[in-house]
Amino acid sequence: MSDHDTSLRTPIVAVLGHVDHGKTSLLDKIRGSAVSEGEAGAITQHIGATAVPLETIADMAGDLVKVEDFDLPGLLFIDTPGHHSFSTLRSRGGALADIAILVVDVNDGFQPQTEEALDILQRTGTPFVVAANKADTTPGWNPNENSPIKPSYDAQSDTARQRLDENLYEIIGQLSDDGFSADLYWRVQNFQKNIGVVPCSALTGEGVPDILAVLMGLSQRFMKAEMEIDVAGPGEGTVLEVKDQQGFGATLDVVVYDGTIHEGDQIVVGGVNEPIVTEIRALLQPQPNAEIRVENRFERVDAVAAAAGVKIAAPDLDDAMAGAPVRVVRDRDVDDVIKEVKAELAEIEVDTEEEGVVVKADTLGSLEAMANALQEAEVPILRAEVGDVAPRDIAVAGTAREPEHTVILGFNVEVLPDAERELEQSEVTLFHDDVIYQLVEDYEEHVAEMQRAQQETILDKIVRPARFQILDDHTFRQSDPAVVGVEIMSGTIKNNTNVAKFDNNEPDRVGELSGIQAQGDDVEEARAGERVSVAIDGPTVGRQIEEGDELWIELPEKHAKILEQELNEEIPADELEALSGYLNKRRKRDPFWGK
Ligand SMILES: Nc1nc2c(ncn2[C@@H]2O[C@H](COP(=O)(O)OP(=O)(O)OP(=O)(O)O)[C@@H](O)[C@H]2O)c(=O)[nH]1
Repeated sequence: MSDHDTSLRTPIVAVLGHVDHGKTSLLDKIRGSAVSEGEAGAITQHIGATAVPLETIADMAGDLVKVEDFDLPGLLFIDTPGHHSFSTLRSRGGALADIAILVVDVNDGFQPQTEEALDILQRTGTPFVVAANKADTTPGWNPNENSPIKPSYDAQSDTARQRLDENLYEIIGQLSDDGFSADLYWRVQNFQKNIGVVPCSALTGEGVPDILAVLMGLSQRFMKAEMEIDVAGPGEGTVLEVKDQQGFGATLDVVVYDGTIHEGDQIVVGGVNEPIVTEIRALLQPQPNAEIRVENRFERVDAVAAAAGVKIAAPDLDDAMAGAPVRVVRDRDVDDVIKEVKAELAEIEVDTEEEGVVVKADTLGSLEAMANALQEAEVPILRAEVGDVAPRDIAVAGTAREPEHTVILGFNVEVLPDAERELEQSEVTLFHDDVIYQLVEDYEEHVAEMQRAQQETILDKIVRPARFQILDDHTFRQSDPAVVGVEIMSGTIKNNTNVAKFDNNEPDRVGELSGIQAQGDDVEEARAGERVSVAIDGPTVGRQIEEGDELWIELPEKHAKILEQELNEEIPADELEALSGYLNKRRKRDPFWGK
């Protein structure tokens, strides 16, 4: 397919960024500008990708890109924008995309998906440029259609420029917080060390020439070696999507990053259970003049060479996984190729444990990203799989021993109808989202909530410490029950608890608290600082208890232990004081009491 006789392939470019920051608009702008450069063959629409040849890039970028400075044939932009698809895009252990554009809305700055995208870029070591998009929305901005950004930036009023600068420095600061040294791209000397930030507008096209220039420059300088491929060799690619296509059944949208794929080739594809071995019936490309991104009109092609996007129609593709490798067998032993595919899949495999949560994700790449995020949050994984939430997942999640693990975390997946019914009847909680951070955060919140509820139940059932004192001249009744006025020094006293007193550090139960009155009304409890009258069944004032005595709510040893060791952060400070006072007294006689 390649019309140039070189063994250097096109670098593959992915566009990432937060929702609505302008990924699609930027891609559309690049494609649109390329087409409006007028020449036939300005771009080629592939399945899932758009190829822009070097000549077209040079036309669009003006002085910034000169054809003679480059020998890479152009750029292949992956069309499905978003970090989600990016994480799908793997090749032999790394990112499939050779280079990326991280789109950040200048006004909105860093958002969760920006962070998530940065994480992936960092982990895969993918070079990238930051498109500080929507610069045209800066108040007072004077647009210069499709202009390189520097002259347009310099021509703005001081106030407009300052406003934009503030936003740009915010973004540069956020990049630096994440460990990336970054600067406005025209100040960057060494693009290997520093990230270039290009102010731009997907609407007016300002800065788009600069983005193309940086992408070409980065690829040419740092990735030329990786672009050298054996064009005629057996094709290798990555599945972007598994799609049912009328007339063809399950088909694969594939990006080919090495070699050539021919119709009739035997291929091995990563499947849900086992690698799938099948034979290509048809290779499909969009019809040249079809509406961009409407892919329902295909033409058959005999072969495609890297880098390219193509739809593969072949039998038995139902179990193929998005993100999985595709390999042409050609004149090799099919078992060797199966081994290779297995080895590659094993690399992506998630470490699971005997106890933990169930994770479902739409692609291998996103499954891996989920697993990384959960590992960071110290959440163990019982099972991790690509695919929609099925009844079996609910059964598996239900076997978790810890209640906090009876959950399914679904990233970008659907819940199958019969699974939905089962979920309603089970203890299993499902979390789903299309932002990994959000998913992990929601789960952590759920666990915290469960722990709070659990502690509250324990606290409800436990006897709580309190210290109080009988006031002078406040004996209202001598005995049966004794009724005296008291002041609560710390903690909260409650009805139906035992009252103790320490004589020479010898604890002595004096009776049971059977009534509390505050200003003549019966109450259930009284807190530190309050003065109330209490009825105590058992003692007689003047014998077991006296005015001025310090009294305690008696704590069972087990309760004291739980309070001290597990709930000390849950109880108020004054209650903690009562607890430590009580423990001190107890431990004077028995140092191991409540330990
Ligand atoms: N003024 C202005 N508006 C823009 C620019 N880029 C994008 N927009 C607008 O911002 C909105 C979101 O743009 P999209 O391109 O759909 O953003 P996206 O990042 O692809 O969004 P998702 O696909 O939903 O993740 C649209 O209304 C665009 O018209 C820009 O440079 N300037």
